[in-house]
Amino acid sequence: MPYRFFADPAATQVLPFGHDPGLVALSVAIAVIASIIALQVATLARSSLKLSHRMLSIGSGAVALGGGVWAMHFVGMMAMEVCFHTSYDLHWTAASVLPALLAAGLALSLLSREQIRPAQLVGGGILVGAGIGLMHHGGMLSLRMTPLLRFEPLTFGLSIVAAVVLATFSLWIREALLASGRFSGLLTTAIAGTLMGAAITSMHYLGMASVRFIGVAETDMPTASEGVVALAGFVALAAVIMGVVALGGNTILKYRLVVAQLQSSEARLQAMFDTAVDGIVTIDARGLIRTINRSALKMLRYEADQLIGRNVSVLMPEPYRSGHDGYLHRYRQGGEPRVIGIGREVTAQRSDGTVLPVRLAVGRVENPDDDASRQLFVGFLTDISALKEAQAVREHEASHDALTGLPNRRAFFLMLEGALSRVRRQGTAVALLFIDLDGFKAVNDQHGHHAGDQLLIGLSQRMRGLLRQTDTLARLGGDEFVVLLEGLKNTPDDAQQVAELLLLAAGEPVQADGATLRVSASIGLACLRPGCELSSDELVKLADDAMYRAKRSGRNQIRMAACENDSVVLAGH
Ligand SMILES: Nc1nc2c(ncn2[C@@H]2O[C@H](COP(=O)(O)OP(=O)(O)OP(=O)(O)O)[C@@H](O)[C@H]2O)c(=O)[nH]1
Repeated sequence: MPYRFFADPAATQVLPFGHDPGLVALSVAIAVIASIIALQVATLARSSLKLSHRMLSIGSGAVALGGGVWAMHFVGMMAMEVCFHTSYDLHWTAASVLPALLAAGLALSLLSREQIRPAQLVGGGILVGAGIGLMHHGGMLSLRMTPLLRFEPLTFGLSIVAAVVLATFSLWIREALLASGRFSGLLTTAIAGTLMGAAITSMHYLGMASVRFIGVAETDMPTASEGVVALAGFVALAAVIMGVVALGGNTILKYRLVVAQLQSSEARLQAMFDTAVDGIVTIDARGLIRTINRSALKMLRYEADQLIGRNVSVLMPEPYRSGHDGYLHRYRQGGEPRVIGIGREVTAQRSDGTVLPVRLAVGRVENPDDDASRQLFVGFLTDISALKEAQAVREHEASHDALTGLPNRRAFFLMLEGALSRVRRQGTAVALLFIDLDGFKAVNDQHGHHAGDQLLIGLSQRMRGLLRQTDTLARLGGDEFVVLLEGLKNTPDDAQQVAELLLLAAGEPVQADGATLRVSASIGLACLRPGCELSSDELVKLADDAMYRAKRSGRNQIRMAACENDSVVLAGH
């Protein structure tokens, strides 16, 4: 009789066959376990950075999955209950492992990708389905028996379609579950693995549905074979052990990789910590210093062992030091730290008690267990004393005269504005003296510019020495000075007295560059009493005009302008 693949529909000698439920259940269990292990290995392979590690994971996972699929199929065959004697051709049986391994390898390499494109999914499904189908039918061909083996065409065709659909489903299901975000990673793997195992088992039993045995039933069949059950158990155990070994190996590999990555990231952090120009301090929730880098130690003039384990408040001057513990306590009671992520300028205290301005930024180290008592904070300190000094110098230069160090025109007018608003608010009087030196040009001409400078410095120091701390002496430019007197009890008499003192002082000689330098001063005096509305410019102009009258009257004298009850009275005409 020529070999025919499909059964003749008219054949009447189709022999019935069934399956042992226990062994069927065992075959399902093998497929499910192998699938779960394979998915877990694919997850590990996915996170492997090195290609060699990835290949190793995929290879070992393919052996576990392929072995599992094959074992499932083998046990499925053992589960078959027929009414004729069967045996298996060893070579065909062994050869049927190959397509299983190839299909599993392909499945694993797809599953270990970050994303599977639809075309890859369908292509992969066809190839994996074909691989498993090939294994199944290769396994069937290893069957040795008297009846003929035939397939029912429609069920056979359906089983092929089902194999491809189920293989595609197996490749897709985990991705779909992960995307739904419904389950944790492990639960997703367990559910997807169970469904994948069920799909693999279904491929086998759907394939079996198309099988037809044509022949004569044999009568001397043993009822049950303990040997079959033992062999099935052995194959199942071997498959599971293979899977567990693959998973264990991959987990160890992953663990070693994670440890190596952790060590290298720690080394990187340590290098950054050690070489950072900024100071870096880590403190715990109790405020105790856990780590401190070299820059911070240098900045704060401490040795590491003097600070590790001590409260960070030791680095703060009072009153911040006393307030710090309370602040941390409130934070531990559930309060929100106010300083996190905000850069602030604060004052730090060195070991010798001196202080320095620093810029402080505090970060919270993310704590996986969300336990506030195990919280760590990291503070970044930048020494800004040089910056502050430069800023102070710039501010001083902008408001002071470079030669005499006195407030300049700009600063004087700001002070005058303040004084005038105090006149309006507090009802006190102010007096303004406008001083211009007489004969200063001649000093420059005779003794040189440097000597002239020395005279300006000497006279400004002398005048400053005669004034109260609250009075203002400013240089407007050249040989022009102004004096602002506040809080005078008797204006203009008190102001007149001060002007006379300054007039005498200006006339006193100054020694400079080996010469005795002598000038005099012309002073204009303007007083502003409450109720007299004058702007700062107007008041200065009054005093300036009075000074010119002093010049015109022969120099070395004082002339007065006064403003009383809104009517300006110019004295000294
Ligand atoms: N050494 C020196 N001289 C200056 C400075 N600023 C201005 N001068 C000079 O000071 C002189 C001021 O001129 P005047 O006020 O006309 O000279 P004066 O001889 O005092 O004349 P009167 O005010 O009319 O008495 C000018 O020669 C300027 O060049 C300075 O910072 N240093």
